[in-house]
Amino acid sequence: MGRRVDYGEEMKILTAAEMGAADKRSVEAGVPIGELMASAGEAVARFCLRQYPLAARVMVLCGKGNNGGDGFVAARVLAGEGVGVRVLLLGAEEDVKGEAATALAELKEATSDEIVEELFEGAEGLEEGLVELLGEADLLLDAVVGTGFKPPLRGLPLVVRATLEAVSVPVVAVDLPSGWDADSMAETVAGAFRADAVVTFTAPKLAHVFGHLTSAIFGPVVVAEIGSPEAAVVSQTNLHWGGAAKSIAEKPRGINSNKGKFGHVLLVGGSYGTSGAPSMASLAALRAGAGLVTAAVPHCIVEAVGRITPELMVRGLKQAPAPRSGEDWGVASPLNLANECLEELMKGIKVLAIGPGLSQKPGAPEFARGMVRKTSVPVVIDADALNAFAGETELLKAAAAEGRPVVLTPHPGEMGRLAGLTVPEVEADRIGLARRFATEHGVTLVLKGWRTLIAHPDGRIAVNTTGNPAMAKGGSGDILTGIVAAMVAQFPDRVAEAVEAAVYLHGLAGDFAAQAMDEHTVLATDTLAHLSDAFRYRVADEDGFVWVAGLRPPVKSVVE
Ligand SMILES: NC(=O)C1=CN([C@@H]2O[C@H](COP(=O)(O)OP(=O)(O)OC[C@H]3O[C@@H](n4cnc5c(N)ncnc54)[C@H](O)[C@@H]3O)[C@@H](O)[C@H]2O)[C@@H](O)CC1
Ligand SMILES: [K+]
Repeated sequence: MGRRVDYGEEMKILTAAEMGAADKRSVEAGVPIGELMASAGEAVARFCLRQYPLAARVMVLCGKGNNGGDGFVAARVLAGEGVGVRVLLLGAEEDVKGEAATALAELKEATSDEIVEELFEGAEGLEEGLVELLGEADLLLDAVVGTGFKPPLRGLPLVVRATLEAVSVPVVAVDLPSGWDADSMAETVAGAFRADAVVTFTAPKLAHVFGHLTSAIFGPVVVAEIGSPEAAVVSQTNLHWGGAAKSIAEKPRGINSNKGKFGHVLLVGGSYGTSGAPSMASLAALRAGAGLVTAAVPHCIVEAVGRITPELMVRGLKQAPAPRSGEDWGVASPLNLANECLEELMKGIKVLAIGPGLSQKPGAPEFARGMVRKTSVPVVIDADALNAFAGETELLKAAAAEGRPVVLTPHPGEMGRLAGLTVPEVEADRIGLARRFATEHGVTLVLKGWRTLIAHPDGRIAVNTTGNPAMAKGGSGDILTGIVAAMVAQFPDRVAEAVEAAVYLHGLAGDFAAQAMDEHTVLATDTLAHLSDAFRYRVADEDGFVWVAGLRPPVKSVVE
């Protein structure tokens, strides 16, 4: 095994071509393909031994290319561990070339000639025979095609895919589920092999991270280090894996600590009828470790917000009258921007988080813009406060130009309003748009959704790999805002990592909640109830696998 990858490290996300280039550079740097293949196959075998310790009969499905080569190595290692292994080669042995041929020869030398069976297209009774063969196994390894696959799937692999559907044996995919385009970011992938877990190598490819197939896989998607030198791994899309920043969440609080060390968050938001949003955001800020949290909300909801938890301090904001009727409609007024009010409000505050439940009624947007303009602390802008800057994003740029962190947390609708685009336009180029907006305005942009992106002012983009559809519910965003604010308050000098860690922890807490409950029934506040699990979770495991997706499930028994 090569260098152990730890979750505290950066991990790049690659296209298939970039992975090919990485392999080429690795070879140039003196690491031969055969060595990479040996490490890859060994990693797959180790993964199987650990995740499926009771699998006594393992069937390895191998293609004729290097993906199949990984399969031959895995088969040899598993056999060496006493596992009953059979290899089904999709084609003739004589068509296996290069390093894969070497791996095949080594397999046969270490075991026996009978271990490998050749399959041929059109052979009589092929499908029925395959269903029977596959059904006898405790575990299947899919080493049919990997990054060398060009869609659509043809020939024998097509037959094998169909027979896989007819048996219920778990499948571990080598590098990628066969038939899965490594560069696909598509919502649905027609024609890929089914898989229960995936072991990929060196770095996740786009499909491992963005491909919606990931969410359909029960087991984990892990990355194994196989010895590619770090300098060989280059990502032109400049994407990295957001989980890396979790290390800061694990930083213990110093023994000689006091609440002053962990920052005072001011959460500004709420309006008549939306006391829940600032309440949840404030509670989340407390739970995520802020030293102190004050919520500033319109007077009419002070009591309601205060009830969320006694640790929260609450202040009342003056309320704006409706323009024509003069009726008090329970939204924050620009009168709160008067110097003496603001001074009082901002005393000791380390981070301002503004927006949850604020309302877009006249008065509130002006108040939000004024708060950002007239304060000097790091600011987290969400929800209606983001809408207040639609068409006026120059003001955000000006705030960031003062040298203080400006963090925006839009969902695609809010992003669209900010950037003057429709939601489909936002979704069509999330990466490009997030990068442009963040660099042009000098802000940290958290573009929420499936695989939330964190775009930094310098153009770097982290992709979050936690979270699930249980979180697609009202209140999720408010909770995230609170966690982001708390992390920035605790790590004011490491804002980029603080924001990435916040997004990561929030999604992970949601993953724990969905596991403990059901993805239909989880509420945003249930997510918060699992934040401790998220803080305590360690991604890198003792075997050096790095988990791209999927909570580490209990080691699974396949022989009930
Ligand atoms: N290049 C390297 O340095 C390393 C590559 N490794 C493995 O090698 C894989 C890539 O190997 P290759 O480039 O040989 O390619 P693959 O083995 O992924 O695919 C090539 C094989 O797939 C078949 N194929 C391609 N498209 C198909 C289609 N549409 N329908 C049916 N069959 C199709 C080809 O006929 C050929 O037999 C990786 O996924 C990884 O598993 C690892 O061994 C580590 C080192
Ligand atoms: K595969």
